[in-house]
Amino acid sequence: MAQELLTVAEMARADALTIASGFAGEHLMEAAGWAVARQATRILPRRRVAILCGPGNNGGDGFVAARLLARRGWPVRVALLGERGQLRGDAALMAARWTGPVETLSLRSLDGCGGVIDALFGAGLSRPLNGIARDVIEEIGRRRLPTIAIDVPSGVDGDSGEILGAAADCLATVTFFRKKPGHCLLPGRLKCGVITVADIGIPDSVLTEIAPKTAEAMAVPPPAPKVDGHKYRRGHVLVVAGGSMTGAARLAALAARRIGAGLATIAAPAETLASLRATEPGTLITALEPFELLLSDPRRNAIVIGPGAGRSAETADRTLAVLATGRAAVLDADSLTSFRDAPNRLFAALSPLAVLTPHDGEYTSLFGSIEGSRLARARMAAARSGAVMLLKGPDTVIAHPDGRTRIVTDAPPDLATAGSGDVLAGIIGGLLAQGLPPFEAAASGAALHGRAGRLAGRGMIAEDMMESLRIPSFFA
Ligand SMILES: NC(=O)C1=CN([C@@H]2O[C@H](COP(=O)(O)OP(=O)(O)OC[C@H]3O[C@@H](n4cnc5c(N)ncnc54)[C@H](OP(=O)(O)O)[C@@H]3O)[C@@H](O)[C@H]2O)[C@@H](O)CC1
Ligand SMILES: [K+]
Repeated sequence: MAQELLTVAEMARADALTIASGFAGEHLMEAAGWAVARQATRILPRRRVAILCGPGNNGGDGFVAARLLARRGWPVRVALLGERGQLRGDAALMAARWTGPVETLSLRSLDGCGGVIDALFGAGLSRPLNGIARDVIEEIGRRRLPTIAIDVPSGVDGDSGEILGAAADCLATVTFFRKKPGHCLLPGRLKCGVITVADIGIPDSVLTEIAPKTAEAMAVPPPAPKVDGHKYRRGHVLVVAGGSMTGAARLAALAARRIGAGLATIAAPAETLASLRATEPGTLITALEPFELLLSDPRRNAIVIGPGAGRSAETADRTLAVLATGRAAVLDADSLTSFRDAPNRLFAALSPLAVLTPHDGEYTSLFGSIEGSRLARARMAAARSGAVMLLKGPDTVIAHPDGRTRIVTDAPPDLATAGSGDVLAGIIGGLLAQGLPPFEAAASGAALHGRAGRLAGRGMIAEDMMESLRIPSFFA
């Protein structure tokens, strides 16, 4: 099951639905503050804690945490941004239940403190931090104070992960019910530290009504081979290679086989066939031309084109021919950049049967600007092109033209190495060949690729991921 991610608006709706069902908002806030206090007792040094409360409900959670910590005998120092009399609703109630002193937020609020609870702004952040709020957040960094963020580090936009003004580098973040996209997207994710998701009484049943479209990408094991099956039932991946960089096609074909495709064929120009045949004996090698003949065998049910294909008019034409077969396809690298001067020619031929896997550079060559979060960009590109979009990066996003999105949260930075993208294209091709729908193949493929990289460990190269896919527990 994919772990849903709720936007700020969806989270407010979850809150409202829960309250409408008879669960009082104050109980949600008590539970939220309790989860924060508990995390503080676990990970903060047992020294005075500065609890920085903002003017909304995030601040209300802070007042609860202050009361519960003080009750346990922890020294706390509570500072408020704004006037106490301006607090509303549950936040005002929780401020009233706090009977200790409340000072006006200033840089001195951090004096004598060995830790911070950041309760300035959460889901209600509406503009960049400025004034004393920003000064204090920056001072936390200068003093290197271990900090726990309530819901999100103040300044991190819950929907986009963008930093509005400033945000502290937190040791931990305690959020509620479900994570938000901003916890998974860069740069916000890097500010959160260890994220815990606390159950505060919102029932899972609210999700039926909210129907969130975004989730974390989950690594789903490929279908188990059938006892009465044969290799063609496990699918046949065709990798269309170019004249140079045949290693890219080899990596893609190997990954497709390792992920469970029954067969993989590399189609390559005549002059490269002999050298390719001297490599992996289990990968089939065939001539690229005549291209129509190559595509005429319907058993080659998933096609990977782009890795090492070369940027050219020929690659563009071959890509269009691949799409015209109506088979599932992965379009990577040169099969994308070959359309840099005429992206609409590509878009006109695309459907959700195609998975496009651009990195930022390839993305720019098709869609122009790289403004906005990776989530927003992937969503826009999927809608514009009509295909499944996998926008590669440290926070890879997969988007379907119908608005569904998945974010990869478990990919190590070691994946930024030569050939890694070819392995990803091969994994997705292998999953497509085994019958997974393109959006699911892309999301699961990216998550499996991340897991393979993590298992390969520091110092890994693309080839090592093949070994990860061999570990018996990999698909467990
Ligand atoms: N949903 C749930 O289920 C639950 C949610 N809970 C908690 O509620 C939190 C959301 O609360 P919230 O909606 O009151 O918003 P919050 O983040 O406190 O800030 C709003 C205030 O800040 C102000 N403001 C904004 N930006 C600013 C800036 N840059 N500089 C200065 N001011 C700025 C803004 O002003 P305005 O934009 O109105 O002018 C408004 O006054 C959520 O994160 C979680 O912790 C839990 O209690 C349990 C259940
Ligand atoms: K916060």
